Amino acid sequence: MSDHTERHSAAPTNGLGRNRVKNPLDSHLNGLADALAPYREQAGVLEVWGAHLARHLGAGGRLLVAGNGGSAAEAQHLAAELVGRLRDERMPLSAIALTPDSSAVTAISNDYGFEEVFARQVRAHGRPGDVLMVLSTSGRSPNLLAAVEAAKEAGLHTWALVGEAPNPLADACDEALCCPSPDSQVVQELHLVSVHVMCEYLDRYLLPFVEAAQRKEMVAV
Ligand SMILES: O=C(CO)[C@@H](O)[C@H](O)[C@H](O)[C@H](O)COP(=O)(O)O
Ligand SMILES: [Zn+2]
Repeated sequence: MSDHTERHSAAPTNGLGRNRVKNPLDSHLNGLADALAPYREQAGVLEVWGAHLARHLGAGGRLLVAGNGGSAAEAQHLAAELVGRLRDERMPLSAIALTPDSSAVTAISNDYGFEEVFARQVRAHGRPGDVLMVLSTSGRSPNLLAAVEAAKEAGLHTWALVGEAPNPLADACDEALCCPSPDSQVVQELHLVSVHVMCEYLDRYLLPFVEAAQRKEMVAV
């Protein structure tokens, strides 16, 4: 057994319950594997969210989505799945990530402070009935908490995709999926799974919702 694969069952923990093996690959995969079963128990909300978005976005509504760092990339990833497509051809859906516009991000941060960077965009783009989704591993980023506050004032639904409960964002939002790992990287990976699964559900529900809405319009004419 090489140094890399040598097992250290009695080694001191790194705080993440990862004291079973020494090398980063096994350590990371063990952390991910440990989180999967408890994640699965909580991930049923993804079908509810996917169906909600199918109905709302299919009728011309909007999703706003925000996060910091790796979660900013995830927010943009989600918006791209919706404005573009996941797999099968479908109508473009309105989803705006609040992170990629460097002019807006720098102007708002410079003029109002970084805490306002998402909140001001929520006030600008959000309409009653829209959804704000925030992604955070800690669940305590002040700019996301401010965005949730602004969204509530503007009549948006607020959803949190976060790390372990309890955390302030999960408490502040209408609904939350708390990914159960003490490791923020594992949480980010479960967030990506969540984004993809939610989009799968959205695609499954979109056509029936759009067809039902069209039938209603025909009856009304
Ligand atoms: O991707 C990573 C760590 O994996 C970092 O960029 C991380 O996203 C940043 O430190 C964020 O600022 C953390 O914010 P949050 O997830 O606690 O809201
Ligand atoms: Zn990361």
